Amino acid sequence: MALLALRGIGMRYGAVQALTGIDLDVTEGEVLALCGDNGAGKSSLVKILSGAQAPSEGTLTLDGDATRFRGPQDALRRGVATIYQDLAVAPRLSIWQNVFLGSELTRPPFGLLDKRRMAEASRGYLARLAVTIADMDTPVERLSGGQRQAVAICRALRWDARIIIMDEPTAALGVKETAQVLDLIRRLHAEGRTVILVSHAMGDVVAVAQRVVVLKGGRKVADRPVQDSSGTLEAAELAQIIIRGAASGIPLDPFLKNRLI
Ligand SMILES: Nc1ncnc2c1ncn2[C@@H]1O[C@H](COP(=O)(O)OP(=O)(O)OP(=O)(O)O)[C@@H](O)[C@H]1O
Repeated sequence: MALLALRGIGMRYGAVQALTGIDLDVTEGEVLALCGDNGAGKSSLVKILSGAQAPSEGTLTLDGDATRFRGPQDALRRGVATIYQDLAVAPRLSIWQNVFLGSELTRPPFGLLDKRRMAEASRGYLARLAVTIADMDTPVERLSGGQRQAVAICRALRWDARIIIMDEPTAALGVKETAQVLDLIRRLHAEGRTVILVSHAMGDVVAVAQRVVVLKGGRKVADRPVQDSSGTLEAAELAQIIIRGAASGIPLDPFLKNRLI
């Protein structure tokens, strides 16, 4: 049974039909990449999955139960955490404050913040991702881009999120930090978490995802494993699917291939 299942999802903004008839099964423990060109409908779908907006049509099933998220916090409580590239962390706050934002630990009898326990637990979450940072009081704005993503993921782990949606997590990062973030995704996968990766970076997608879903003009035009009996999906082939709208079987355009690999 799919952990999360969408059936006939549609999204309209006035006269704009942003999504039409989206059926999607998300299997527990997979890294699923959501791809598509600008305006394909990825953000609209992420907003629906994250509880930020309700679909105009269709149903969403979580663990077999028909579900309507009342907002992002409701989705988070039910195990779906979304990490937006720019809004992932509060830059001025420390690592532990970010990890425990909205779910702070307190100490009896006066309910004072239990800073030490939160700092220790934050270190523990980071260790699960194989990330070491010396001082948990460090404001997140002083961390590298890869470390910030790690802190944002720790917040999702704090909520014990089963599904972690990452929106363009490597878009603003250099080569080394991108590699770090891909490693974070692999570690989440190894922990059995489900990751939905929204990305324009096709190399990243084929490096970490097991399955790719491509949207075009608000419709799902491809849904296939990265690895199947015919081999591994290449970044250039994925680019062609995104541009043309479906696996065409046409040999790779050499121009595209040279530019994308
Ligand atoms: N709030 C809105 N009001 C009106 N139209 C919208 C709104 N949000 C999105 N759209 C339209 O819906 C379509 C899908 O947009 P969406 O942002 O979901 O695509 P996307 O794949 O995330 O694109 P990008 O990669 O550029 O963010 C586009 O035509 C867009 O202009």
